[in-house]
Amino acid sequence: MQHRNIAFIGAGNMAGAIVAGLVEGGYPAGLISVCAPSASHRDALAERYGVHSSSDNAACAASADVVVLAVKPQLMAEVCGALRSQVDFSGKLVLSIAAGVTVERFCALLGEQLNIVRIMPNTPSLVGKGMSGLYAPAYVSQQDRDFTAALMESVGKICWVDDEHGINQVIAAAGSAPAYFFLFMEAMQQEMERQGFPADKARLLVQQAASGAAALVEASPEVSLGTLRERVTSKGGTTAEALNVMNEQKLPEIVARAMQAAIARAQDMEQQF
Ligand SMILES: NC(=O)C1=CN([C@@H]2O[C@H](COP(=O)(O)OP(=O)(O)OC[C@H]3O[C@@H](n4cnc5c(N)ncnc54)[C@H](OP(=O)(O)O)[C@@H]3O)[C@@H](O)[C@H]2O)C=CC1
Ligand SMILES: O=C(O)[C@@H]1CCC=N1
Repeated sequence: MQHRNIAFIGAGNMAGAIVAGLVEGGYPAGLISVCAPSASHRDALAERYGVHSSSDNAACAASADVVVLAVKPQLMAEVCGALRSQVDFSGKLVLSIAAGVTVERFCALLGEQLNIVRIMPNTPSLVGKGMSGLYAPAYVSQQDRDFTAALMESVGKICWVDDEHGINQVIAAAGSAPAYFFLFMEAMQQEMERQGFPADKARLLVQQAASGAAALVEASPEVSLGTLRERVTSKGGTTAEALNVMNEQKLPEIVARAMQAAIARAQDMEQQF
């Protein structure tokens, strides 16, 4: 892929996961800067991955070709306001990974016809297993779309969405989703511990079952998820009993409601931030 100078504004969980995935995947660390007010997170990234670390957002952004906005949505207006007064964004590519901050809002914060792509990544980018949704307004060039796609493909898989609301749907299905699976696995581990298993063995059982299930899904693209489920579920057997409890407790409806709540929150944030 093409290599450009990238400044990450924000060095937290998600920026850190992308930086790690990029460098581990061969992106030149010397072309990456991470900026954050306190030294702890950014210096940890600098030490571990060899990227540059700074507390000066404007200086980093000014010398970069690509500026990745990776602060919390509620801080975005303040951070962009300070950047706008010191940095000329014309000629730069701006990438936002924030939930709930729209292209229209970024144009108001950083300048009309801002050259921006919104990305909705997730933390498995850290291990090259990320899933990112991408949205760009029509005027963004093919070259910048291709660069953004290649950047995020280097830490996982990507999916373009045609309209901006699609980013909120990607949040529900992928951005927030690792936390759903972690909650499920946590609950399983806790039950094994309650039954007397040591924590390390309980975790091993759960993590290997989860990663094996995910690997099987990936290896069987022609088989529906329902069929994979049925192949585990012997008539009159143990799995059927477990799934009965989940269905009685309306697990599918709970999942649907949770995803709808994530989308609704993203829409609220669009009004707030
Ligand atoms: N976490 C996730 O799974 C995902 C997060 N996102 C999005 O990523 C963004 C960041 O989230 P996340 O990484 O979880 O948040 P974190 O709280 O982990 O990181 C936020 C980072 O922003 C830095 N920061 C705070 N103020 C400033 C400032 N004035 N200038 C520069 N940097 C600043 C913090 O600095 P310091 O290190 O000093 O605390 C920290 O490094 C959010 O917009 C979120 O919506 C998107 C997809 C998934
Ligand atoms: O919880 C959040 O708002 C962010 C966006 C997706 C994952 N984390």
